[in-house]
Amino acid sequence: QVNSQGMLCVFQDECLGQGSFTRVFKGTKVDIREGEEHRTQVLLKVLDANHKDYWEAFFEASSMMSQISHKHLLLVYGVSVHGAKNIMVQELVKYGALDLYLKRKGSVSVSCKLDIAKQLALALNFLDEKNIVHGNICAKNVLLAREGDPSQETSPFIKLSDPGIKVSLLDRNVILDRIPWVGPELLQDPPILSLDSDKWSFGATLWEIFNNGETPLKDWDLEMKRRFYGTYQQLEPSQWTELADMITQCMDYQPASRPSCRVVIRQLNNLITSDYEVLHASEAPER
Ligand SMILES: N#Cc1ccc(Nc2nc(N)cc(-n3ccc(CO)n3)n2)cc1
Repeated sequence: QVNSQGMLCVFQDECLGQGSFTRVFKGTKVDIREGEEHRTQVLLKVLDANHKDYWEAFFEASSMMSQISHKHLLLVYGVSVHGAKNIMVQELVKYGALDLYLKRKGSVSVSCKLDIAKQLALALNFLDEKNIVHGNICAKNVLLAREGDPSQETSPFIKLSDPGIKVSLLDRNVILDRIPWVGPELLQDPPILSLDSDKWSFGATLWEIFNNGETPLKDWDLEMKRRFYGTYQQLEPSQWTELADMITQCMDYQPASRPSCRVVIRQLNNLITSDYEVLHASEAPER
């Protein structure tokens, strides 16, 4: 496929996963500069052909991502519209989606989880300061560029993925199925998408991170999910009270009562410090 910027993309075969109305494939981007061929491994996110009417929203999502740059935001090279296919070309992030990674690893340390949570909070704070709503914060859209390896003293490094089709454009049943990540205010009529909605989703993502990538309300049907919000329920609280409190504060049914990104970052720093103290208490010299 060649697009306007002369970006040539070659598909590899295996499908790596899927989002709402999209499938993702590994691919190679070939740039020709000064007659030289430069090949880069990329991730190709293809909009399902039967959802072609979403292509403007698809295009919008990728242009939103390609207009801003931050170390914890996914790099989007561009969109290649070719024939019936709409393809978003993204940097290939080495370890893929966080939910699958956590499920696979099963034993990521608390300090790594806190580090990942803090990086996600920094990405949200960056978007918040630019008054940009992401609208689809969840562990599946957090990508792991580097593993945390305590023995090598390396910390994990994440990139927040594109939000995909704007949530307010989706059918009500698709929004219902995004419970508990989607803010309750999005199920009102009309749905109110605001920066506060991302804070709710951050809370649900924190829950995923500290539950080893477990899918919250897995296999619940739409009626049960609707009732989860209808009766103001909360996700299963963590034994770690400070963490449980933080998740509940983010998942406040009153959007305006949710903590600001600054408060979230400060609370995460407190958790990191208290985790560090607990972790190293045994090494503390006798006073
Ligand atoms: N085995 C394996 C493996 C799989 C994926 C990657 N990398 C990657 N890079 C991106 N830019 C986006 C994604 N996504 C995966 C699901 C979605 C849906 O949102 N995106 N994966 C690296 C290794």
